[in-house]
Amino acid sequence: MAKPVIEVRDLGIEFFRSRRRRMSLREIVFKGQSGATTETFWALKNISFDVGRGEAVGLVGGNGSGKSTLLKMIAGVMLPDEGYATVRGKVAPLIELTGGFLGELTARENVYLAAGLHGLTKRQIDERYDEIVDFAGPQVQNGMDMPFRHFSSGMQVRLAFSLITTLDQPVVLVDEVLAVGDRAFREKCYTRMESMLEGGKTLFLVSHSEHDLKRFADRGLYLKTGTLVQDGPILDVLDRYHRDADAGS
Ligand SMILES: Nc1ncnc2c1ncn2[C@@H]1O[C@H](COP(=O)(O)OP(=O)(O)OP(=O)(O)O)[C@@H](O)[C@H]1O
Repeated sequence: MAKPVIEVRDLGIEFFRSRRRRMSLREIVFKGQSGATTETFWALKNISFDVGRGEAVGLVGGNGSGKSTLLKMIAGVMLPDEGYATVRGKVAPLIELTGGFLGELTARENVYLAAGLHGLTKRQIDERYDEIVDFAGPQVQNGMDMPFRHFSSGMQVRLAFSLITTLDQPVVLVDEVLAVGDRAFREKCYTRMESMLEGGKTLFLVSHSEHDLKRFADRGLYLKTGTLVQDGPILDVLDRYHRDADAGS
């Protein structure tokens, strides 16, 4: 049997809460404490699942349930404290609005830097440059020599999506970022995502949009305060998620 493209086993990550607690005047005067606690919590715990080649998985869960953190660990930009997330093949992650671009560099420099970090040679980037910029649209095209920080959030996500999906990596991770693009661009992105799926790519999508999840994902993973509570057909997962939301849990 073919090995899974994404293999996650017993994965967990612990964060500091860095909460400041209220202090009495007595404590401040006599103990001189800053009030910062070192309390920690598990943002994800005991997460295990496999994703096969060509699967489209939607990650569902309320705010703060751990969706973005899980995606970052699959992308390899954050390391777990327990267990592991292994990806067979390269990953194209669109997990932050800026796509990891640097604000002080021009948009053009960022394309070369980011594509280079994903393993493309200068010549390969030269060949794909026009395609990347054309897909991102005329506003982006006209601003390629501007510092990236001057791009609007919509322009940033246009360029990042265009670049990431042009890299042609077998695994594509998309966080909520597409919501920033305007309607016309979102439709263009959806069409591209559909053709990537037809081409056999593996898609991992985080979204609060039921419409998007139903359109792209066959399978759903439901995270609830850092625990994977359901892994099954997307319609069943959405059903349970909505029932929980209606019940206020
Ligand atoms: N670097 C960090 N340090 C401390 N806590 C963090 C860090 N990153 C995330 N968290 C916390 O971990 C939990 C999960 O966050 P995460 O961003 O993964 O949730 P999410 O499901 O993507 O939420 P949303 O739907 O609101 O985007 C939250 O309680 C968040 O505050």
